[in-house]
Amino acid sequence: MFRFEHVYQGVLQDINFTIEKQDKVILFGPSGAGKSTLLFLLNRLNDPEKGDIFFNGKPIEEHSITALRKQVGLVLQAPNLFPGTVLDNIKYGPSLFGEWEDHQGKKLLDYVQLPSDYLERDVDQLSGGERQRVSLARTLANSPEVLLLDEPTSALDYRTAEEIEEVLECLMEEHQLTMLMVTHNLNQARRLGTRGLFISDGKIVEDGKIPDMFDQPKTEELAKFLEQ
Ligand SMILES: Nc1ncnc2c1ncn2[C@@H]1O[C@H](COP(=O)(O)OP(=O)(O)OP(=O)(O)O)[C@@H](O)[C@H]1O
Repeated sequence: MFRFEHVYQGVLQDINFTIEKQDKVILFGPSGAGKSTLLFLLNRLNDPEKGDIFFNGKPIEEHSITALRKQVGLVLQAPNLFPGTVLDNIKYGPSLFGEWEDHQGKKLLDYVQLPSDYLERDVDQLSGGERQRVSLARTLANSPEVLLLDEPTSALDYRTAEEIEEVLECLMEEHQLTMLMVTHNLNQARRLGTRGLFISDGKIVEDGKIPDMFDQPKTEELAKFLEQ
């Protein structure tokens, strides 16, 4: 689905890996390692300075940006919802393509476990967890193939974070999505991920199965990181 060949961008140095359809990948590593930078390359919020990225077999820059961002949805730590109602937010993407139908609203809120009367709510009145659910619903409205998640629960309290995790787990299963998630929460990584990319100083130090790489790290660098 994604292939990186000798990619350099900012802190990232010679990044090489392939992500297959329906992989559930956790990007983790020390602060400033380049995790968000790497994630942003996947929906062209950044472009490589050097090297090639392929999406579905075609160089990423040959996909139109709108089509790419429809297929590759991004959910951030702090959801940047537009002013207006929940409905305004979730219909925005499909409306751009003339694809919105009103019956979709209830279904999308069902996916993220919010009641349908939330459609008319002003987003200013939502809690942090509800905002993150709306942000997920807005991304799902585009029927993406890939979900990029940049610390999606780190701004939430423990209980709300667990609820969002459950929503994510159901979504991955139901929509057969490919996932790349940045998280500092290694328990969350164990619960949601099947493959880990450990990044340090702009390099992929280990690429392996979860939980094996947490239980038996192959490098001293990962072992030290896990001890912290
Ligand atoms: N827009 C930018 N312009 C210049 N430097 C940047 C920019 N964005 C990030 N950087 C730098 O690139 C490096 C990697 O940042 P990045 O946000 O990718 O790290 P990260 O691994 O996601 O860190 P964290 O876990 O703290 O979010 C950092 O040194 C950061 O200061």
